[in-house]
Amino acid sequence: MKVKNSWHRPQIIVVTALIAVGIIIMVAIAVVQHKPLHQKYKYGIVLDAGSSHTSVYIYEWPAEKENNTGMVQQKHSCNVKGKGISSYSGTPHKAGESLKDCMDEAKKIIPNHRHRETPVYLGATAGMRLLKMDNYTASEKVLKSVETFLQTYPFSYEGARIISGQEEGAFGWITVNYLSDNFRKASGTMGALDLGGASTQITFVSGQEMESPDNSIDFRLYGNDYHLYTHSFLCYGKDQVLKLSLEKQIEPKLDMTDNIILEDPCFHPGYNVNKSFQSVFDSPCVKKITSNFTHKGLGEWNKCHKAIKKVFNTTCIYSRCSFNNIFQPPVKGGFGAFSAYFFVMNFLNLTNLNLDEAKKRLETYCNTSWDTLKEKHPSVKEKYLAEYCFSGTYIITLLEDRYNFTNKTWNNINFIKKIGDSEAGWTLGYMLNLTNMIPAEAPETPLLPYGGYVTLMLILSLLIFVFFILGYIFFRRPSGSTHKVII
Ligand SMILES: O=P(O)(O)OP(=O)(O)OP(=O)(O)OC[C@H]1O[C@@H](n2cnc3c(O)ncnc32)[C@H](O)[C@@H]1O
Ligand SMILES: [Ca+2]
Repeated sequence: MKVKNSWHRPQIIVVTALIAVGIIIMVAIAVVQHKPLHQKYKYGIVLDAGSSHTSVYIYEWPAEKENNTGMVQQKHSCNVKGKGISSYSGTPHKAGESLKDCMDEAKKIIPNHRHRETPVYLGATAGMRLLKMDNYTASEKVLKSVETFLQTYPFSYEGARIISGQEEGAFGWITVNYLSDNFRKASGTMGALDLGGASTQITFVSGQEMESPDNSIDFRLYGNDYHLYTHSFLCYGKDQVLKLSLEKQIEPKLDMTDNIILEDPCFHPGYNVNKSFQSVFDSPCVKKITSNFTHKGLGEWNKCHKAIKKVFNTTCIYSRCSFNNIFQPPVKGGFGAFSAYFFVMNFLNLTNLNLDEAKKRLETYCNTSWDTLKEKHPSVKEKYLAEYCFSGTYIITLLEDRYNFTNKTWNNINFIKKIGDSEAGWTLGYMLNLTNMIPAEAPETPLLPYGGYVTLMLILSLLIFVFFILGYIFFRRPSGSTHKVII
């Protein structure tokens, strides 16, 4: 006696096979449908019009994930040829045109169908703040020129303005913490140290009461409140502070009748360059000195350290100050130090040393002769090469003596250029803020990602459908017919 299984009936086999093929096709469609969501990118352009140069940054992010932290990344950056836009004060109409190569590049990189919706922001920093103080009309003309030029592109022009020092500090802090995904982690945030050509910023969460309201900024990001300390020191970027230091050293010699020889401990032995007063004392940061001078290097680190200390004013009306009567609570936690902090410390190989080792190495470096250095680094720009001893000493003095980093807390400073593929700086934070891409409250995260959800729902509905069909086949037949007995 043999029991024939009704599952072997050809109709049922065909129906089951069809359903199986159906499931496979539908799951495949769901998966494929899900994939292009990742490939649809949106773009944003920010121009960082710094005192020394302008950079154009292109950011991109998956269109569907605008409010998820860590999603916006730098796709491309372009350095505008020549100096910063503030250097066009005498020929403002040329400021806009200077951006052409980089903006043309942006047009090529961003897909055509995204051009119209891509926002473009230009933020100018300390160079333009100084020009505005020195020559308001010229600064307005320069801004107008870049505005008119940027409007000739098919992007969505969102404005060109001078950002405040507070914004510059706060957005730099947002950038480094966004890129490190610190807003969603319980581990806390890191401070931001930015050293530009004309200004420098320090920003961190201090946890202490703020004695001056100007230095305080509050943010609510992803459901957490952040109470920030921030300050931007105008004239204390690495180019302007060199002018300040030269001014301090030259002042006592001004009543000399013959050629002024400035013997500078922060420049290398053998460095001997005639400098015109117009090339040095050309900014509102320094007095208008009208004497040319011979700039002679001595290469004596200890004296250089002492000379640099003189550029800071140490009067203070608060319980504690960094310098120039600016309140600063004690530094707390880790810090990311970028821009010239990185360029200089990286060139000098000081990024992984402790404070004492860094000072020792710098002392030897400053004492190296100018000829030896030029021979050793033929491809490095002479202006940079001549100034690394000064800039390195300035960085150490600023961080140790004024911000109060100690031997112990020195190692909390990370000298960084990029986090992942994105450069550390204020531009990303600026764009995230203006496009509202960092929500105040954490978005409710669904149990499953969208694609997974679609696939699961499809499989479940197909299974229900299959069971329904099977049930129908089984129960439609009269009882007893399911198993046919063959004798
Ligand atoms: O923030 P502001 O003050 O407006 O200035 P900036 O934005 O133009 O300043 P950067 O951070 O681009 O650069 C800071 C300084 O470092 C200089 N710099 C850039 N690249 C450098 C390198 O490789 N080595 C040494 N110095 C460098 C540059 O000329 C500036 O004086
Ligand atoms: Ca800058």
